[in-house]
Amino acid sequence: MDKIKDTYNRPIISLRISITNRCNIQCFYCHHDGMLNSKEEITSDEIFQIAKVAKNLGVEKVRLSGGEPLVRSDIVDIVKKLNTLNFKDISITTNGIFLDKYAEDLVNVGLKRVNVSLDTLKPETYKCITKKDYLSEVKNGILKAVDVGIYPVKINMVVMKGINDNEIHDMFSFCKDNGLILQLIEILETDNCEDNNFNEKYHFDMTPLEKEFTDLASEVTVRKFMQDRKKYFIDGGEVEIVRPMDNTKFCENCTRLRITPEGKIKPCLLRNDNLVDLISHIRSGDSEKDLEEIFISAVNSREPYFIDD
Ligand SMILES: Nc1nc2c(ncn2[C@@H]2O[C@H](COP(=O)(O)OP(=O)(O)OP(=O)(O)O)[C@@H](O)[C@H]2O)c(=O)[nH]1
Ligand SMILES: C[S@@+](CC[C@H](N)C(=O)[O-])C[C@H]1O[C@@H](n2cnc3c(N)ncnc32)[C@H](O)[C@@H]1O
Ligand code: SF4
Ligand code: SF4
Repeated sequence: MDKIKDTYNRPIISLRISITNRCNIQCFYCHHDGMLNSKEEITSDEIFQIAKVAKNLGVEKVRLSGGEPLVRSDIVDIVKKLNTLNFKDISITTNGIFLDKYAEDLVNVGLKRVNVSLDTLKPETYKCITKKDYLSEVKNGILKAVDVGIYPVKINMVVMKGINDNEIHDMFSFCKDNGLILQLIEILETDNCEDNNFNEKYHFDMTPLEKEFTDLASEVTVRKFMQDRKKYFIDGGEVEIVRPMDNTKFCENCTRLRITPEGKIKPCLLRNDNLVDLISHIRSGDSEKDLEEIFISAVNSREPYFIDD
């Protein structure tokens, strides 16, 4: 079926479901995927129903995020149910701590891809960022994911001035050596960040790095429907740069819609003032047609966050 488009002509290709606000570590920079702090969580059946509405409207891909999605004990059941809807792609973004435990079961029920957050290879820096000591569990989880055949396994590294900006090349080598794709992520300051002057303290300008990568790369590609991101192929490895801040191109090519852990549609990562209630309509037994109408109204309210003046 044709893809549903918003009023800025952006097709909705991907549904990102934040299935929990809970997490087993405390990254100091965490934007919680833009979620508020509610403790409510939609059930696996409700996740299935929401995804079904999206699928009926032409959405192709679904990603589970959070909070930490693998702290939900029904994570395998959630993926199993989603897999019956025939999405092109089911993926998870995780901190990797429980990946060793779940990777095999997840792949067996239909998980296609995984992004694992790993900002550092140094135990002391890991502890400074996350307040916990789980670096070896994360590395084991990553290797297990590769081992059970998940491809690609991507590493999300939020680059922070003075904290891990000196590890970019080591991280690229680690990824190259283990068949992983590196995503270097620009730090975003959001209302959820606890620290003041966040940007001033930690923002790392990746412009010189992009120039260096352009010179080194045998090929550079642009992911048009993935927020116009650039991907560099260097020396047998792959690195992608994710720079959303003040990036009008990024928002112009944004093809994703989010669901909050309590079951609201969230049209933009960086806004909480235009959430659309869906779950109460599911719980009161509204028809699929009515649910589709609500979904469409949320899509119609989408606006690029950063726009050209
Ligand atoms: N501003 C903004 N940033 C986003 C959005 N989606 C993802 N990001 C940023 O991109 C980072 C990586 O997100 P992931 O959940 O791993 O997924 P992804 O990289 O978008 O997806 P794939 O490349 O398909 O694996 C996040 O840390 C966010 O900071 C978005 O819609 N808006
Ligand atoms: C909010 S986490 C949720 C999924 C999972 N807990 C994880 O860490 O992968 C999703 C992604 O957002 C990234 N992230 C969190 N806060 C961020 C911020 N302030 N700026 C940029 N990326 C951020 C994380 O590094 C992670 O890759
Ligand atoms: S693991 Fe993910 S959700 Fe948890 S604090 Fe870190 S970035 Fe946030
Ligand atoms: S409009 Fe921009 S900020 Fe909002 S979700 Fe899309 S890419 Fe992110």
